[in-house]
Amino acid sequence: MVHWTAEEKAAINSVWQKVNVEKDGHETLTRLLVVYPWTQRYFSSFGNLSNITAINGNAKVHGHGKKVLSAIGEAIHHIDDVKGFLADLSKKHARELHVDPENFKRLADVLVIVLAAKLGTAFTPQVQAAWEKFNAALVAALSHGYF
Ligand code: HEM
Repeated sequence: MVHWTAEEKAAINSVWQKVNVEKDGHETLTRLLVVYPWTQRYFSSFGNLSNITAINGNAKVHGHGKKVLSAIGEAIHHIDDVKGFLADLSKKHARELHVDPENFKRLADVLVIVLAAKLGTAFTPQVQAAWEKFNAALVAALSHGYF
């Protein structure tokens, strides 16, 4: 069980209040697919991902980015039990989607970059530290169903 201080929870919520799940989700998933191109193999049903323009304009990437960030937002609402909350989603990624769990860390890292660019000076070292702790909990929770 992860312990969260009131300051950490406040920092994580302050970040999330500024997030636009549609726009920032789109940017996060686009960056994942461009920066780590081998992640494209999981999204073969999404159609054309052959270059950055195609990825950026792909409606399924857009829709899925929103879905992923919405799930992260829900996990923040369940911050005292992220592992329990994400248990089914973890099993789905492990047993149905066969996603290499290393990729959860990559997505979480890309999201930090999107947030830092968006928040600018508001993304202070303390806020980043709280966010990285949440990321670690998120990645651990999503990886849990693999074992
Ligand atoms: C790190 C945070 C992640 C979260 C919160 C997340 C969340 C989700 C959610 C909510 C769904 C929809 C599940 C459903 O329809 O029941 C989903 C589906 C999926 N996810 Fe993830 N995901 C994450 C990371 C990844 C990564 C890193 C990959 C691959 C590189 C991936 C690949 C997929 C695929 C292929 C689907 C099915 C897409 C479709 O056909 O519609 N996910 N994910």
